[in-house]
Amino acid sequence: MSQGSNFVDYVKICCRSGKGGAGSAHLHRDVLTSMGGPDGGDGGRGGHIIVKGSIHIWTLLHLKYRKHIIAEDGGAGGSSHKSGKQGKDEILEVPLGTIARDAETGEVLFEITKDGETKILTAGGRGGLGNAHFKSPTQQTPRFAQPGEQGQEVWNILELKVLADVGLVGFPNAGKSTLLSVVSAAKPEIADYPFTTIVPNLGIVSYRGGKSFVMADIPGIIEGASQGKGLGYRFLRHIERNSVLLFMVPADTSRSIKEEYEILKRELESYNSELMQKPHVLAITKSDMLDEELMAEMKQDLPKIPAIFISSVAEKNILELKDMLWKAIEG
Ligand SMILES: Nc1nc2c(ncn2[C@@H]2O[C@H](COP(=O)(O)OP(=O)(O)OP(=O)(O)O)[C@@H](O)[C@H]2O)c(=O)[nH]1
Repeated sequence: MSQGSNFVDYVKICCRSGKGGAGSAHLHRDVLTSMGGPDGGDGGRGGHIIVKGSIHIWTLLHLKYRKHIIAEDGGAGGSSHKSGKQGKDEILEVPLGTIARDAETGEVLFEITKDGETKILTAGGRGGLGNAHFKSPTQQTPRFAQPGEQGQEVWNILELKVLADVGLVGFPNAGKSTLLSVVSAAKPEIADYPFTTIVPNLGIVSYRGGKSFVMADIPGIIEGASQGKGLGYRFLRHIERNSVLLFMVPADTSRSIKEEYEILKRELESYNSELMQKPHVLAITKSDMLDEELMAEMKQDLPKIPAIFISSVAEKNILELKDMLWKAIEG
């Protein structure tokens, strides 16, 4: 299966936050007073660069061509204690499951997991204090004020880990895309794009009683994927957090089902052994190709995990599979 070109799960961006506005060194003056006390206002804070989680976004595509993100500088303080205007914050909307890193050190700064959650990626400079703050018994008319703090310029990485409830694990041709197309009836239109165009390998599965869960097809897991061969390595990242792994082995596999499951398991394990702690479910796909006798024979030799024979094409045992997955998710 092909990865949609609109799906971007990694961007490197240069972020420049706003400089703080300078404090004012103004001295009060009116018709009666030619030179009064200090009344210089504070400078405004420079704009932050803020990252905000949104359930309506599934990709980092919109940031791919915005290499430089620049927030506005703060305004200078004015007379009569007037504060400078705050620099406008630059808000970057990102999908849930986005991780921010310092591009230089690779250090994880934070992760966005909730809709509407905001985190400051690059803080704007503080505004300088006006001269009114510096009045003292010995210094009645300070003619100085603080300059604004500089903004920061930093390279950051935003990286998306798809948060799915169920990750599909199987060799090419196992029938992952076909299952996904059968179970995820809902293909809502999001952000002007048909859902499936953005992330063709992610689907919302509607379940009994209005419940739903997210299923992600992780393409290209091949033998040796954990060593970085093929596409697999990059996409394995997306299942690290999936709560349930659905292993898919086609009924017409040349190996035994148990054997194929073991190979897939080893691949995942060598990538990240924590994946073995997740609940595993096994679907033997394309079971419409089996006769009763063969199926009975295969049932004798299955791995000791919840397993079910399905057919996406004949829509056999699909609801039962959903039940099994739901049980594992609720686990
Ligand atoms: N008979 C039968 N064929 C199926 C079934 N499900 C999928 N297939 C066929 O198996 C082939 C592979 O199916 P896909 O869904 O593309 O498999 P995949 O795992 O997504 O493969 P990749 O995209 O290569 O990772 C296609 O020709 C499907 O038509 C099924 O339930 N029964």
